[in-house]
Amino acid sequence: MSPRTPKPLPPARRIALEALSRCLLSGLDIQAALDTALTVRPTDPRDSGLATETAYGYLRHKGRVEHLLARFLKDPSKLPPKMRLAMGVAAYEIVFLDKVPAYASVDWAVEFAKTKPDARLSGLFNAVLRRVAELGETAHDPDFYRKDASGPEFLTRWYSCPQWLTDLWRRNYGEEDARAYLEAQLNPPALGINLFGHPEADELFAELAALPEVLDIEGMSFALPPGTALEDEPDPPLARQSFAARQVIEGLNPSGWPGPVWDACAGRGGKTRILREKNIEVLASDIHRGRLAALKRQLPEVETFAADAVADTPPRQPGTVLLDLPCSGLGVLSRRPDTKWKRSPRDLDDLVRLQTAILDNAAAQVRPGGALAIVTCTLNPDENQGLVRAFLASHPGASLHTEWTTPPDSPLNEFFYGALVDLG
Ligand SMILES: C[S@@+](CC[C@H](N)C(=O)[O-])C[C@H]1O[C@@H](n2cnc3c(N)ncnc32)[C@H](O)[C@@H]1O
Repeated sequence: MSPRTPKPLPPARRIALEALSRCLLSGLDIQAALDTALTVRPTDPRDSGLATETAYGYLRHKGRVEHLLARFLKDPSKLPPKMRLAMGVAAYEIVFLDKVPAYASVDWAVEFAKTKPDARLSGLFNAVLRRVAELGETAHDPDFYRKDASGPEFLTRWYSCPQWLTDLWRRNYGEEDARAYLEAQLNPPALGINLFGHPEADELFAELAALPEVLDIEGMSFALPPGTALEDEPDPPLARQSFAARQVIEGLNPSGWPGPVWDACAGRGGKTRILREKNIEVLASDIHRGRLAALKRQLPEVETFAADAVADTPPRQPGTVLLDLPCSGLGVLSRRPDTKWKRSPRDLDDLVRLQTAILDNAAAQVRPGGALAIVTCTLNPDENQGLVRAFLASHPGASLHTEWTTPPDSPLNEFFYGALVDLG
């Protein structure tokens, strides 16, 4: 009898595995990896939806899933990385995706294992994933993860976070706030939508404002509950916009900033858009030309130029420099859950050095009486309060005007820090 040819992977799993492998094994951002995997072949919207949900959900819960698998595998590190990933994704589905029956997840993973050179692994996949399925509700019981664990080890397992990060948060923010941050990063972020520039903004505003599920409104920005999905990506001039990012800018009262504003790390223009909505004059630059091109598509009237904020001078002298700094992103893990598996404590020091150099150059460009508006999306005091305190210590004329942080109990699941510094 000839051996049966293994069944091909169902499309949603093929896309999720391709994207996760590029993200975790080759370093691509998860959204870029998914976009690439989804554009290679035409995909049914239900499959792309399931692939996206699986990829993000797996990244959020990877630590918890790996702990489960380690209970049933002698040495998980002996599995080839792609096999380990496939077993993890199937286990994630079994534990977290109610709409997928466990036998379907075991089935595709076993068939996948059969396509690999060491086809004996399919027996191992079958045995381990069946044991995971047998756990049922136990897989959601915190006590299961407490077994043989110290307090910090338990947090690492349950909240699916590397221990250096749980330690950093407990040490700096205390037990209660650290738990709030750990809980938030396990969930999706709130959906933020901004209407600025839309020809039918007034009608859309009235429609959105009437929705009972709206969490918050600020100017032309709306926050909808975490996990709210959009049928299609909004086209310009409608834009997705982190509502927590909007709050930090509002917290620094941009209408009072001396103008014009140089948005020196403008990226795709998320913050530029908020300033333009308030009719503030902005010069926007970034080191990344592709991002600036995207900004120009969204906000064609804004003056843009490529510039390295560590060294370059803008074409006109600004009254304020907005520095939405490159940072470790530890405050937006709900939106970019791959970050927690890619960052290391060493990156944090390198980032503080880069941020310090950007602040120093920006301060030298501002006209007398001007200001720096500093923003990060991280939960690391060295990149937030520590960075600003060190800047104030080395610039005797400068003083702290306002400081703002997202409250730990925010329903948005994203955390930003901001400071407005008067340069004197
Ligand atoms: C947090 S993101 C900015 C997000 C953007 N302001 C928004 O609201 O959409 C940080 C930006 O800093 C840029 N960046 C990193 N290093 C830089 C440098 N040396 N000079 C200028 N921009 C830099 C990155 O390309 C990235 O777009």
